[in-house]
Amino acid sequence: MSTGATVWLTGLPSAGKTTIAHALAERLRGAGRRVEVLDGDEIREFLSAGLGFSREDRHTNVQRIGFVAELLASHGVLVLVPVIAPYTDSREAVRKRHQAQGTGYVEVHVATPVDVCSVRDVKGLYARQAAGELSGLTGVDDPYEVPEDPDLRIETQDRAVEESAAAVWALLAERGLVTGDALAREARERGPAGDAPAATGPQATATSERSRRGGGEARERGTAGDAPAATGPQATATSERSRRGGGEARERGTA
Ligand SMILES: Nc1ncnc2c1ncn2[C@@H]1O[C@H](COP(=O)(O)OS(=O)(=O)O)[C@@H](OP(=O)(O)O)[C@H]1O
Ligand SMILES: Nc1ncnc2c1ncn2[C@@H]1O[C@H](COP(=O)(O)OP(=O)(O)O)[C@@H](O)[C@H]1O
Repeated sequence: MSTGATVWLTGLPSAGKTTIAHALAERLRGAGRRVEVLDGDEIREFLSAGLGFSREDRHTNVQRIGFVAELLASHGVLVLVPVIAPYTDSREAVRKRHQAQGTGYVEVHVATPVDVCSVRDVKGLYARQAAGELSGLTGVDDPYEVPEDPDLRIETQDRAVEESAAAVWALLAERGLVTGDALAREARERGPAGDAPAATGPQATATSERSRRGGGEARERGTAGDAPAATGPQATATSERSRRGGGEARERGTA
């Protein structure tokens, strides 16, 4: 069985979380992986029906999603979670749940600035907030606690969606979460150099020294395979703790 993991895409409304998740999902499915996208809106219709946007309700929502994601990931699924998750303690609780179960977990901060998000305004929420029709909008009049040490930070402004998806793909390759058959199928479809331009551009920004070390070790282990994005400094695997998470999953025999 392939190694599953949860990839949590956190960021403001209209940052690009959902778009990146679906682009990446398509690419991963094309490479033969089992993928689920746990979309925030769908979850709120069913699993979290009745919850609002108070701090407490957002925390409950994020914990429920984290629980389901871990279950799926522990069975070899790559679970993509485009959910705002505005609070650090909520995100850390989900990470810890995964660590406790030895399941891989990757946090991607889709770090599109609020002024760009408010122009995109995919669902008209920023306009409604500005018109006084809505309050408690994340990043405007409700908190968004910026992840201090995400595994990857992506700025999407002026970048193609495929570049953003490629940056996440590169991280997964570095972590050994897409390997073997998937990399070979990807290489066949996109050519041996892949098409991960994000690796060479400034759009996917490495986040920490600790993270950089993690990426280096992954390459030394040979898990970077033929994913060229992993070799650039911009789309670099990041934190030591995540690297351990993925490794433990493999050691447990879930790979
Ligand atoms: N007040 C307020 N603040 C933030 N977001 C709001 C709000 N009201 C509705 N929405 C829409 O709800 C979508 C799902 O939110 P999430 O479940 O991802 O949020 S949370 O993690 O529970 O905070 C979220 O989806 P995305 O735009 O895809 O992020 C918003 O469009
Ligand atoms: N590089 C990029 N990555 C992701 N989305 C982008 C990018 N560039 C532009 N966009 C656009 O930004 C919007 C993001 O919307 P969405 O994915 O629904 O955001 P979120 O799920 O974070 O609320 C989409 O219209 C998408 O086409």
